[in-house]
Amino acid sequence: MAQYARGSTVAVIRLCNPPVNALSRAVLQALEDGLKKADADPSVKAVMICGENGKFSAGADIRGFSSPERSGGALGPIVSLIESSEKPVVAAIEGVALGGGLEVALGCHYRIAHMKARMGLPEVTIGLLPGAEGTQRLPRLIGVPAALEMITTGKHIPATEALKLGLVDEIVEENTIEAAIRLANKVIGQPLGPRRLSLKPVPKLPNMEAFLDKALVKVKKQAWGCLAPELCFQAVRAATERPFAEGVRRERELFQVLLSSGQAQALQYAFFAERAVRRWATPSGASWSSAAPQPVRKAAVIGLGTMGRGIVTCLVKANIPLVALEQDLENLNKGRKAVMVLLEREAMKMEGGAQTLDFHNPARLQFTVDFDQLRDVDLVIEAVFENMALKKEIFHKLSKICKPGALLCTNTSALNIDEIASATNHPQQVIGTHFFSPAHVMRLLEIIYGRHTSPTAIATAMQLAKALKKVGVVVGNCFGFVGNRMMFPYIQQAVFLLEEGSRPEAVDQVLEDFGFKIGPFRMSDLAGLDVGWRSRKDQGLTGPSLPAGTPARQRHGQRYSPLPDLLCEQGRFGQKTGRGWYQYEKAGGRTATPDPWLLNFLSQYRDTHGIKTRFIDQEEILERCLFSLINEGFAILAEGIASGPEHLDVIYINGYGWPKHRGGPMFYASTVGLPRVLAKLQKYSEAHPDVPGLRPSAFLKKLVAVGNPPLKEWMSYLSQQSSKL
Ligand SMILES: CC(C)(COP(=O)(O)OP(=O)(O)OC[C@H]1O[C@@H](n2cnc3c(N)ncnc32)[C@H](O)[C@@H]1OP(=O)(O)O)[C@@H](O)C(=O)NCCC(=O)NCCSC(=O)C[C@@H](O)CCCCCCCCCCCCC(=O)O
Repeated sequence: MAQYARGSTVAVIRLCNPPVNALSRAVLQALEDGLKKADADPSVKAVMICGENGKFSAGADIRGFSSPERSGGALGPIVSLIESSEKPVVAAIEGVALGGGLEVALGCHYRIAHMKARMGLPEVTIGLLPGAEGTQRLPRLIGVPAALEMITTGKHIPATEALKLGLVDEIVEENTIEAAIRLANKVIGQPLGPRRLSLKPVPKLPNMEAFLDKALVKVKKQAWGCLAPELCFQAVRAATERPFAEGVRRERELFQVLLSSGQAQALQYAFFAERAVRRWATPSGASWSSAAPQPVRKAAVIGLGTMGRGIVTCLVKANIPLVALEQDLENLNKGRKAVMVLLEREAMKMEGGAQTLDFHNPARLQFTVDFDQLRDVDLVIEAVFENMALKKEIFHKLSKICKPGALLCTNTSALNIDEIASATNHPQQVIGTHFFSPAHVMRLLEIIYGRHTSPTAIATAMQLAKALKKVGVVVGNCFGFVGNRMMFPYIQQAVFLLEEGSRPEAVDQVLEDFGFKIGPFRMSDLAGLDVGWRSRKDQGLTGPSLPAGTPARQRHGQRYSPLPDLLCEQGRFGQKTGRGWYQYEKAGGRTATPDPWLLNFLSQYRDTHGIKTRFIDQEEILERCLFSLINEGFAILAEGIASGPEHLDVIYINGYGWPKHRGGPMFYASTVGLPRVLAKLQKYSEAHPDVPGLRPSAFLKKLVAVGNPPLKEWMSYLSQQSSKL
């Protein structure tokens, strides 16, 4: 847990808890024992603390925060113990020093880091604040502005930046441990008072109050309903106003508030969920543990529309040589220009500027209209628009042209992967890769396996997600897959609520107050109402193929709202046309304002269809939208489309703007309590018997019947009982 070794003068304490040397109770105990041993041994003149396996420490053991014996509690006193040592203590930082790991280093009198090391106080990202005196020591060392930035954002900083900030005393390219021992020997006998951060004053700013007031406004704006950033801010403010010991007391109080908040639990669940989904499995028994990815040395993207451009940008950023293909020269040139603009922008954002992205070299990024150029690629991502016939035509061509082992990916948000694969001779190599717009920004990659998709293809797509710095989530093939399938009932409820008497801005407000970055109507205006309209026409739900005599508000015996179709028929496609559910300052405008035309239109629509307008309160808006989405989630789990609730939650957090501090829809359902979710769905379903999305799923009912088990046990009920569902 921590190994103690004594050299001639320097004692070495090595934190040892693979894979990241998290500070569990046992590690902390061993660290304390090592410090006491070194203190008691007169031949030891200095101490060096480092971590096993080239990593200092990723901080307190996060799992410990939800266990009855919390692991982090003893850390603050140990950091104090390090600092008060009469023998110099040097931290040798390799790999990462994060959270409590960095706080340990801040207790040391000297810090030396490898130039590839990263440091940070990311507690805010898991709903906490640095609780081992870090909020009090860091501002004393690097000043309030830099400390506030690190603590309220949780960003990791590279060693070079840490050196500039004064966070470390030295960086080295070679052996950090040897350099730290040399430093420890060098400083033996030097006064330690000036090296004890708790004794230093917080560096003054000429306008501290004004600076803090402005900083608070920024923190609140970025927090988006999340508590931790503001409490982090308050802890740093305490460092500017109070002596060290009082600041520490304040830090502990604030830490307690966060620890007992549901938000910390949700964010920590999200942290582990994101890691859990890497261990993918399919119902047929394929899994991450046995499947190996194949290398992707060269890739191709077909289609340079909005999605294709973003995907090309991702691949270039991941340093994968690439062929970008369009159907004709006009579209190719348009696409090439747009890609270049995106890449220039991305290069500006990256450290080192444009040189870091090699996109002017045709050997790395080639634009073509010639399918023959795809002969030697290892992977193709088709990103043309959502049209089955077109996609099948392309896959048929790819199957003939590409080399036998090439992975054939389709970027689709709903279409049937098996049908697309049927156009090829290699269905085992066909897989869905559903990117989210803008593809070079959004973290989610939904990876959809079809009936014939091989485990190697899934492993390769997961490996690609990692290379693109995305979160890959493996799901099964059904209409809309996981994300959009859960979104359909949510949007449907939002529109039904308008029919019944609500307004777009009222529905959006409720969901934005809940924490969504953008409500359903603003989102629909942003994405373009024509996208769904085209899909509904393809499904025969509206448009010329709709059989004559179909009731306006019913399809296949179920309730249907033609409202979005009627808006499209008026040319109201959303932001792009300057009108949609809202009005905008111009076509392509971004500022949504309520549109009196729409209110009038809704009122006439209700009159036409004999709908009595009623007042709908916030609770009903929230419950009908969220619980119908969650209900679909239970159906998805029961069908084996996703292998656990974590998958659904990771998809929603990373692709649909679900507030991370609420842990994802399924985690949220578990915090609301499944009996309550069920009771509400039953109530709404009774009121709207023609809406299947409100009819409680059999799996949800089952879980309530077995006593509302914790989320991590849900799937076990399914495997035992699925045949009876
Ligand atoms: C470190 C990483 C950057 C590594 O990333 P990489 O991609 O390489 O690898 P993975 O992310 O896949 O990680 C590998 C593996 O390790 C697991 N893991 C990583 N970090 C931790 C961790 N800190 N704890 C536990 N496990 C960890 C990860 O889950 C993977 O395993 P898996 O099986 O899931 O695949 C990256 O991992 C990363 O960013 N890690 C998190 C870093 C972080 O957030 N650190 C901060 C931790 S919180 C902390 O340090 C708090 C401190 O400030 C101390 C607080 C002291 C509290 C004192 C409070 C006193 C007052 C209250 C008293 C209460 C008393 C009472 O109530 O009883």
